[in-house]
Amino acid sequence: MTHILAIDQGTTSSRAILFDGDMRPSSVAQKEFTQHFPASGWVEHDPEEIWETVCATCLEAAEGQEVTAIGITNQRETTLVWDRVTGAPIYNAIVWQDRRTAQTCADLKADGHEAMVTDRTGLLLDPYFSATKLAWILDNVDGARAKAEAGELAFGTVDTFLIWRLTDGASHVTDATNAARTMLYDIKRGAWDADICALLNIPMSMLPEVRDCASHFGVTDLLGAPVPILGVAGDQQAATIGQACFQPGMLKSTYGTGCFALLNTGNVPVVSKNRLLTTIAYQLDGKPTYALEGSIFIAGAAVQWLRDGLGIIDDAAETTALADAADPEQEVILVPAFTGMGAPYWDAECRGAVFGLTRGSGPKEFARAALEAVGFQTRDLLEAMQADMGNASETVLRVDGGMAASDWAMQFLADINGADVDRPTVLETTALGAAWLAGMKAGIYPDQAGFAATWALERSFAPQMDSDTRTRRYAGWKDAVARTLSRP
Ligand SMILES: Nc1ncnc2c1ncn2[C@@H]1O[C@H](COP(=O)(O)OP(=O)(O)O)[C@@H](O)[C@H]1O
Ligand SMILES: O=P(O)(O)OC[C@H](O)CO
Repeated sequence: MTHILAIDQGTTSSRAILFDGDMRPSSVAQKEFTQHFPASGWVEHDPEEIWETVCATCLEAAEGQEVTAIGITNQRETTLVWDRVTGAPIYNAIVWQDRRTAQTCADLKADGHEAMVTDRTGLLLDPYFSATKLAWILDNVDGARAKAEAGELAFGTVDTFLIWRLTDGASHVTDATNAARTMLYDIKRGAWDADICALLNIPMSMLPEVRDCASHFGVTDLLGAPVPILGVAGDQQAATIGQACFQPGMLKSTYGTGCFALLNTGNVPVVSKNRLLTTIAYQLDGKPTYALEGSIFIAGAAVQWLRDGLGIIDDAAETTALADAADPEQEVILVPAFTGMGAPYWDAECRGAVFGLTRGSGPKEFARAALEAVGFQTRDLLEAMQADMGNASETVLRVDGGMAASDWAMQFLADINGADVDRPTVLETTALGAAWLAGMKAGIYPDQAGFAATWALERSFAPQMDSDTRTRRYAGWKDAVARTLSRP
């Protein structure tokens, strides 16, 4: 029987999911890997650990099965540079959360470059994106710049690095959604931007070729026989596809390490007046579909902090019982700005804070605050989207990602937004999106409309909070954020 293998290379783990001919997941393998925090606000991954966990999970998930094609989806923006001859990275992967280039971005803004960068890339001048991370590597690794100028080094986001390795260096490629997150790609022209590369002193010879999300990216022998890689999309875009948000106005929000809400805006790149990003949702048959994106850096990562930092839980699912038992009289608010704040604040310098602590505050109130922080931050994004789009956005939010498994968090999300939250039967929408791209290209999965018809609701959460409480609680959050930001 034919299968599609989806590689989902995320921030905290690599997953491989085998989908059968009916697009049902039939086998899953997952491996967590090490997070390196070499300095405050720095986050790195070992590229070899990424590679090893991807290989191991692919071999485990696909064992004994026939694989027709591979789809890849990945943590976005994370930046790698490697030697074209040896394939060896010259530095660790600098992760999307990493803030080391905050000063570079501040200087570029002070010099008046942000308007041009935003106009071309749809992004803001923030360390989140790949461009300044790549420039940092060239400026800080011994001999890197000379080698780059001599054409000896290749740059890539994680998809590009994996494809390079999977094809033994035969393919140096990416897709339009990943390119759109580098801050080096003109999303309207569909081309790398020479002016931004010149501004950051990045040789364009380092950049990969950009393709549609469903196209031929190369062939790999990893599974023992040649298998084509036919689908690639950044993980948030893959989730948008997996949630079948194909119509303008459709909206999804994914709760993994961070939270990313994408609103399909059709074939028009909408310019946000409220500090959201304009990005490519997917590109098929040479035609980009655009999205407005709200990016929050810490969602499930706050739950991980309860586990690994505070040691008050052993497992993420324990937060539900704790939150249920929390004192209703206390209103402890956690602003999880562990690596600064993303949309709509874009404050790289601020750090996390907790408000409203009393002598009686403990693990239960911290757990509830971590789950509520996700709802509050999502409301920030949805308010910005509403302000940009008016009534052109839907009021139903389709959710997915590991943390969407939390009924407690999803109910609070519906409550604080005053809007329905729909959770599909398949929570692995990211992998499903990548699998669909590859399976559709291979001709074994349905077209866009046929795929959209397969989306199925598992549970809908309707708001239960009264509107006075909603208003008061959200005002409390806004006040806490105002006191956390590094600048007014
Ligand atoms: N039942 C749960 N309640 C709250 N948070 C959860 C629950 N299950 C998983 N999470 C959180 O979801 C995140 C994992 O989601 P996942 O989509 O795998 O993330 P990523 O792709 O970023 O690695 C973790 O941060 C974890 O703490
Ligand atoms: O690994 P995730 O699922 O948290 O996603 C990371 C995003 O792609 C960062 O932009």
